Amino acid sequence: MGGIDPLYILPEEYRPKLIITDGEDIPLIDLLPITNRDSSDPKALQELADKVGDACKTWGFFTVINHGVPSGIRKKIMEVSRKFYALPLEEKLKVRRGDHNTAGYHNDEHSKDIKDWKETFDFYVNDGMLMPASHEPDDPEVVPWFTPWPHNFPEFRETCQEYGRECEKLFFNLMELVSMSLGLPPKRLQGYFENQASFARLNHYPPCPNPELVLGTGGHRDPSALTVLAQEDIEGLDVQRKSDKAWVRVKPIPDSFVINVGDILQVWSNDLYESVEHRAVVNSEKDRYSIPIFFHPSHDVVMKPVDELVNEQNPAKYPEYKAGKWLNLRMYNNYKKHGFYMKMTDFKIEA
Ligand SMILES: O=C(O)CCC(=O)C(=O)O
Ligand SMILES: [Fe+2]
Repeated sequence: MGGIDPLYILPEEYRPKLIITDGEDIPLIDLLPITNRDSSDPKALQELADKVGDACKTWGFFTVINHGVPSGIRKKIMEVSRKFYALPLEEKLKVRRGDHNTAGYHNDEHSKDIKDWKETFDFYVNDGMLMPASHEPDDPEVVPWFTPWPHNFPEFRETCQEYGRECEKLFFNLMELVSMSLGLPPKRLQGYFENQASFARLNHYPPCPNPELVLGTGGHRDPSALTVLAQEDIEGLDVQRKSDKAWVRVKPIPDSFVINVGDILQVWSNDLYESVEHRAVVNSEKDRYSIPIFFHPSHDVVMKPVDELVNEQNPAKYPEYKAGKWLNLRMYNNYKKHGFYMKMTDFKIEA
């Protein structure tokens, strides 16, 4: 990436300093009772759901082990990600994302209106799913969205697709636990993902000569229901602690996944669980790779607080919004530099 282009340099208040390093970390949750559900009793499942609920409420983030995703496929996707990023730029640009189809390679994301120090490749978990043709609320057109896969690299495509399928099983287990934690039937939210618009992102953060002036991924909240993130042993993910807004560095635990609440779950739970601000820092020596999957409902799902969770005392805090339009709007805004950063709370109904 060469010397530092001013486009990357953050205003003072957003620079990555003031990290809490007192050993505190986000909750660690062992998913064995659900990944091994045939030999678990229902009480163990409910206890697990309660732990997930507590973590969603207090942090909006947690780490999971015994999650059921085979370590082989995870190693393999990290390997093909490295191979992809080692290709010449002109090769990567052949699968550049388009204006209306957000998958593919890009190196111009603006998380908080400032350029991120990273390059990414996005792919759809359910390739070819229907999405709104534009973010405009009155435009009814829907079109299939496809991932532009690199030619002559079948191993890349196959590995990415298999990884998506394996993580999907983990995601559905997590959604069951989340539903139970909210007092809902375990499969209450599952139908919303029938034609899911979920996408995975291979993040590559190259070393930066001035890591204190930039962010790999600027502070943001995820537009998903839940995000499932794999990182390796090079740390870099910071989460904003809800109690005092301090940044806490998430310590990598081998073979674990970091899970976080996204905007959609914030709306479904009517703010009981919140989508929390997080960011990724870079360093001056080592390349860092991470892979989040943003699990997102089908485009035509009407996002609103779940009926069973609202009543006269606790009215809906959000208006209805189509899930596909929300994603389209967020993606459209993330890649432009135009003076504001969009959050779900901007849509809140005034109390
Ligand atoms: O790289 C990381 O650890 C976090 C990336 C992230 O938050 C994102 O891509 O949405
Ligand atoms: Fe994120």
